[in-house]
Amino acid sequence: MEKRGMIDTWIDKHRSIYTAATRHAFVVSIRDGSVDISSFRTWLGQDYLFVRGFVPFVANVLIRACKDSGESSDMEVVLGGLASLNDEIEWFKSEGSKWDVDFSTVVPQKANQEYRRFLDALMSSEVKYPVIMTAFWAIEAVYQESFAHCLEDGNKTPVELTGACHRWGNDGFKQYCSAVKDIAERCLENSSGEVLAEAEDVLVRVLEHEVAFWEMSRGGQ
Ligand SMILES: Cc1ncc(CO)c(N)n1
Repeated sequence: MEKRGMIDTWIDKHRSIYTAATRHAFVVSIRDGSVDISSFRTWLGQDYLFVRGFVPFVANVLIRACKDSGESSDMEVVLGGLASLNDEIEWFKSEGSKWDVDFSTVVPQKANQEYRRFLDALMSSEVKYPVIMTAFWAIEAVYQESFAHCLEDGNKTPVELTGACHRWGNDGFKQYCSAVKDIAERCLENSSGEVLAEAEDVLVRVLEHEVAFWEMSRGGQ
């Protein structure tokens, strides 16, 4: 049995927003096969831009893992995540040609810009390591939980969308998220009440940004 830590406690406390982020109508529509392809194209273009902006954030997490962590293995976990973003960008490019989405003409929507600004603020040296790790875990975990749901038993996910689902719904990504969660939990165990309050707040804000991000897909394009 895994030990229950702060993150599980917070997820229970904020269950409705967690569910909103991990079982959004867009994700559910992929799973049940009713997805509107124009929604998928919108999400694809917006997420490509998001991921490009996520690279400097993860690079910053990596630097903090080298400087502020007492454990040398933290750096290895984050480095693995950064390396997989390299593949991810290539995957987006091939998916862009497959769905005829020209990324050079995609304009970041408001939810995307706001999420990006939030990530930029988290890159400040004032933000404590446990807070950054909690945010990092939540960002990755929402995609893992969402896309794994599209691959679970009984899914009617269209075959041409299974590539996207496997990207974040595969077992390796699940284990990576679990390793990031362990790092966050270890850091939170030794944190002051003030840092804990900040980490909880940041966790909820990530979930809100994720919901708003999924919402963009409703607009179509
Ligand atoms: C909006 C968003 N959240 C999380 C991830 C996971 O990396 C992603 N690609 N996009």
